Amino acid sequence: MQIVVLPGDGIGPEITTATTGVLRAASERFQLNLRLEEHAVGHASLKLSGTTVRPEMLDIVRAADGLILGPTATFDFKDEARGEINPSRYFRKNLDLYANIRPARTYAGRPGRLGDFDLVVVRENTEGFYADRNLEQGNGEMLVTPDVVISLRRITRLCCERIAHAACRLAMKRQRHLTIVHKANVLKIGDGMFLEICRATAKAYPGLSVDDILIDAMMAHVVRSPDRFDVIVSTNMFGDILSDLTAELSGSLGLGGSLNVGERYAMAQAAHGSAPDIAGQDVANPVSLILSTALLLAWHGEKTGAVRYEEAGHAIEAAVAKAIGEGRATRDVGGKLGTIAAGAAIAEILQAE
Ligand SMILES: NC(=O)C1=CN([C@@H]2O[C@H](COP(=O)(O)OP(=O)(O)OC[C@H]3O[C@@H](n4cnc5c(N)ncnc54)[C@H](O)[C@@H]3O)[C@@H](O)[C@H]2O)C=CC1
Ligand SMILES: CC(C)CC(=O)C(=O)O
Repeated sequence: MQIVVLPGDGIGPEITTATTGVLRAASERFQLNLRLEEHAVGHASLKLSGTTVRPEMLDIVRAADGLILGPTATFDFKDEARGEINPSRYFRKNLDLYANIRPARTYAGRPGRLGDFDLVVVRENTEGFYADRNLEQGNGEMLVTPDVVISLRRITRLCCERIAHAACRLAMKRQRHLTIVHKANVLKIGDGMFLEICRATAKAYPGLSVDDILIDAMMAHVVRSPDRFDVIVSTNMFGDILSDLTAELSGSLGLGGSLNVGERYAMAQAAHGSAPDIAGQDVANPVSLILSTALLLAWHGEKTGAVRYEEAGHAIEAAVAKAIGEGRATRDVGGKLGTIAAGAAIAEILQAE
């Protein structure tokens, strides 16, 4: 399996180093023959080649079997004409990675802030408020006058249908419960359509129970009783915000892994950003990117039928759970290890099993 690795900004290089260590251990144990190909992205790429993402990266990624994208300092990237492209958006859009799968769970020995739970947020990843600045291709922000900005949000039947199916398929493999999160009381047309399509789609999945909750009330419900949720589906921005909350409720934003998936490609990516406040200190939790990578291996296994990749993904998840349970983890989840040592502990557990 050929994997392109783009370390990114801030804590990106640190958590990527820890992650590739775990990947090498998994490759050895499960004989995966992983080939990792590293390239610059974000500020490092801007310095080297005048753009945060070199155009040839797209072909490089398309020719590979998977992509690991570290967090990037997207807030710094304001002007595409100066090469300041948002790498997340670039790959999500150009590879049509329409589903962002963001699991959050607590770990034995380290309960979450509010008791144990195990859920997955399925976030629509290609439209909503984040789609594109170019109105012809989607939506975005428009400066109407120097004092007035209009931010548009695109919701389409196609994107609602495909994210609804992705969420239903996942729920059928889990506890068979789907919660649709929306704001259809205010965004009556857009979220109204999203809600209606999700409900209609779910009817095609026998035994799947469905409910729906308004995004504002959801903030209370998920804090009050996160254990009542299984798979949660939402539009792009709501899913983005909600999944940071569920990661933090599980113990730390640094546990938030995610897989961006389309029909052909997948990109592992931590749910959080480049964390400049802790960058370069060897304190960031690498588990977010390690779990994202475990999802990537499992996805590849499912897609190609090579079961050992799925086994490797599950073994990485189990090794993460063991390391956290034993306190061999970073300080945000109660441990004392640095980023690199926390990754090494997971790699060691993986090799010893
Ligand atoms: N996918 C991406 O590349 C994303 C990039 N960003 C960008 O990241 C930059 C920083 O954004 P912030 O608002 O600071 O959000 P952030 O998600 O980077 O950090 C929020 C808080 O969580 C902590 N945190 C994040 N990851 C952690 C980890 N692995 N271990 C322990 N603690 C962790 C940080 O120290 C900080 O206190 C901005 O430029 C933003 O645009 C933000 C979100 C996603
Ligand atoms: C980096 C941005 C595109 C924000 C985002 O979508 C994310 O946090 O995943």
